[in-house]
Amino acid sequence: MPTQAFNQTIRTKPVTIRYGPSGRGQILSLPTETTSDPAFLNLISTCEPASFGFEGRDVFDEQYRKATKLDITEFCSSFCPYETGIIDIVTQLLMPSVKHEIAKRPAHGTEVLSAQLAEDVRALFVATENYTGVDTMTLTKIITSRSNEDLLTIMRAYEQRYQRELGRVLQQKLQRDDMFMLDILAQVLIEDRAKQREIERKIKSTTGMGIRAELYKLNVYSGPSGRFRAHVDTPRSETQIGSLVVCLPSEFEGGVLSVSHQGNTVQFDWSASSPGGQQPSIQWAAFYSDCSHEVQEVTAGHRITLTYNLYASRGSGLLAGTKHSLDAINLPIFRPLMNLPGSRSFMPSGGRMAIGLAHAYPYTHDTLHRSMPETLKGADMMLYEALLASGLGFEFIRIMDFSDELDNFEEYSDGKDMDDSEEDPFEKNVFYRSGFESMQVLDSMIERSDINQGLPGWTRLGHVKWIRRPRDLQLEMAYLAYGNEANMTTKYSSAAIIVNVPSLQHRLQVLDG
Ligand SMILES: O=C(O)CCC(=O)C(=O)O
Ligand SMILES: [Fe+2]
Repeated sequence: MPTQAFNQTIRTKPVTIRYGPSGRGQILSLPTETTSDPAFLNLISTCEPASFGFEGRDVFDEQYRKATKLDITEFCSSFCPYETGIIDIVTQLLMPSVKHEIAKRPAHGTEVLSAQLAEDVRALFVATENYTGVDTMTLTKIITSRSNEDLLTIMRAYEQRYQRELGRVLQQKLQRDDMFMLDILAQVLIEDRAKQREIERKIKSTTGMGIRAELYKLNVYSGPSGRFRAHVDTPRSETQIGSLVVCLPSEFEGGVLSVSHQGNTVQFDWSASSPGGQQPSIQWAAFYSDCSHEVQEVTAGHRITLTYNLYASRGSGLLAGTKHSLDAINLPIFRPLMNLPGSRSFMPSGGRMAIGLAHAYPYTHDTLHRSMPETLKGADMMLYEALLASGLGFEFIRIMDFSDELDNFEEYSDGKDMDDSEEDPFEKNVFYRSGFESMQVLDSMIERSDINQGLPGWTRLGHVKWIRRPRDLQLEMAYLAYGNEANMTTKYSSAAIIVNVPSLQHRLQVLDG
């Protein structure tokens, strides 16, 4: 239940409500003297009987709902649920299950091994590295009897401890008849990958979600018998996920809002709010569409609420690259970008242009990299949107400069034409990787690799036309480098977009045809 409905009291400035027919409009400021303020009494008498939806029809039945209302065309209110932060709160509270899932995920390498599993890891190592041959008995015993979850932990621990993959080791050492053990391990990895993907999908689909609140009605429940019996709100569209009720400051008794979900009920009693106090306060509650709710009898006074329909929508700063109201062709960068292909002087023989991102992003972070590219900011977001709309082929890359490491090597030459970049060390010594997938760097990878050939997964970038060099650096890896003495080396990378530019001939053909 706690995740199904929320409520809060907040202090606000007075709420102004304008209502009434054209030329005879009234202004009501709440809180006010509810027994004598003509603007208040007039509002009460201006409201019309409120119906409720029953079997697809609007029905009036005072036994079921005794209330009056104003439609949104009949009034304006200065109250804004965004301004008061209510929508932020509701949005954030909507996703506790996802947050919980992220929090539960152990970061690689931080799992604490039970004694049994640690012993398994050691036993597997001894069984495979045995001078007298592979001890298949032990291998079989462990691999066929442990749960998939344990096997996953064992594999990770094995790799961390011995700097090699258990699967690889077995592949090299097992006889054909024993290969079924590899199948078991492969199955464990496949399952784990599927699980990770599912979590990632969930994170992406929900972290990109915001809430849009649409004002629906102003309701008045008056004593002695105003009420609304238990009901579920009629969804106004597929994306409606709930309702928000905001109780304006006025004096009343009773009128408890009671919200139920799967046998659990919470009650919001807003009658005790102090409308006459120094600072007026607003009470609000938000609940999911599948909650049934009821306004209990108002015994005295007038209970005035604004109701909002809550819709799931794209929002919360994860807008880049998704379809929404931003139209890329109106962005200032779009025209120049689209004019480039027609320009005869711009990269006539085609090639690749690279543009460093203008802002900093935590794309090397274990989990935060997942929000790329949706969290791109400012000029980067505009560029990305414009590129999507332009139809040009592009990808995000991160680049690393290996100038320091390569200093000692012979002049780089891979036989490619380096004409207009011969003098550019930046170009010569830069390696890149596609996308923002995180990678783990093991010391053994560094030891084994010839730095001149790059690192596993990193490729020499080669000749690109830099439109703007990257501005930001993110810590990409830290490892022990062995020279005369071992020392810790840190490497930083930068994010960029690389765009494929067709040759001028090709471009003109496209423009013509
Ligand atoms: O005024 C309230 O507290 C709730 C009103 C309600 O449930 C509705 O209008 O559907
Ligand atoms: Fe309702």
